[in-house]
Amino acid sequence: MAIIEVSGLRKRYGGRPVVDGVTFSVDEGEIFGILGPNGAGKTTTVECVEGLRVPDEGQIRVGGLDPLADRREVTELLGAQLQQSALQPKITVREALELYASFYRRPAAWQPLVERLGLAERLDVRFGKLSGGQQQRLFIALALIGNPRVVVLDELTTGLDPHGRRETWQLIEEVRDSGVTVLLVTHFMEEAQRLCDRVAVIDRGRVAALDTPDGLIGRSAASTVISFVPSRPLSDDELAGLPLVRWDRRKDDRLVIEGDDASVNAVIALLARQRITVRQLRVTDATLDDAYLGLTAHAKES
Ligand SMILES: Nc1ncnc2c1ncn2[C@@H]1O[C@H](COP(=O)(O)OP(=O)(O)OP(=O)(O)O)[C@@H](O)[C@H]1O
Repeated sequence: MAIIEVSGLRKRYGGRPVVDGVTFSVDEGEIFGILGPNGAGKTTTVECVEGLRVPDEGQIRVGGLDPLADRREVTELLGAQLQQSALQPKITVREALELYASFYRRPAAWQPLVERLGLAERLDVRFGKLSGGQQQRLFIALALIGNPRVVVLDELTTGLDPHGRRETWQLIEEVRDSGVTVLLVTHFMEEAQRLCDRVAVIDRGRVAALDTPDGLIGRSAASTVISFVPSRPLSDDELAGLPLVRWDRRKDDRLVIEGDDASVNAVIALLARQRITVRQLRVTDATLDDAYLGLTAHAKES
């Protein structure tokens, strides 16, 4: 059952299309990720879903309702994460929760919510004095306070340290496990791979791919990554003759080659033929990161 349906969404600014025919649907109960380079149109898309921007074309339904025409009902269904600037630094955690609860007809009891999010001890602390991770947890609490069926989280873990990020991932999984659908905009591939049931890669205003993280990895031409430091540099000419998808040179002369099983064998044969020895050889499965780079390769040049 789809809880969000977006079809043929278009939005232009100054005549330039920034969202150019985006179609996807989010099933109830899943974590659906939106990935893409800077400026790809991710925020514009989710803000249209939230009813914060007016599309030029296309249809959006949230729980069967139109975010613009049925604004009040959609607000009850869909919890949106606030922007950092939406909260005054001096407001306390308790005041923010009470204020946002007052916007809803059927707010969640915030006491269990703050317990679950580890904020119970911080109720009288001012927003500006919270750590980055605590601020993000407060944003999750405020997005959930109206008892929504779906929550939109945009770049929630940006700026958090690795511990804070992992803690937040766990919370997002708990939110999903409690029955709330999550629409997650992220720049972090590891985050999308770990959390998302399905991912839409948005590139230059269009959906470049939509699949499960494993599906996207499987679809990419490179299934395997081989990397090593050779005893002498391999030239582009030597590499160009092999069945490889792409390669890249990193610091310390490390060569990173993307390809498949045939590529591994071809590289090993070349090394043997040329009597080149290697250090720090690693052969790993491709990740969502590799698949994403393949899908959005132009973004590096632009
Ligand atoms: N209100 C606006 N007026 C004019 N241009 C806008 C407006 N909002 C967004 N844009 C432009 O539309 C494009 C897409 O922006 P959007 O914020 O949707 O991208 P994004 O994928 O979320 O990027 P990021 O990952 O950098 O947040 C950008 O080039 C941006 O500059």
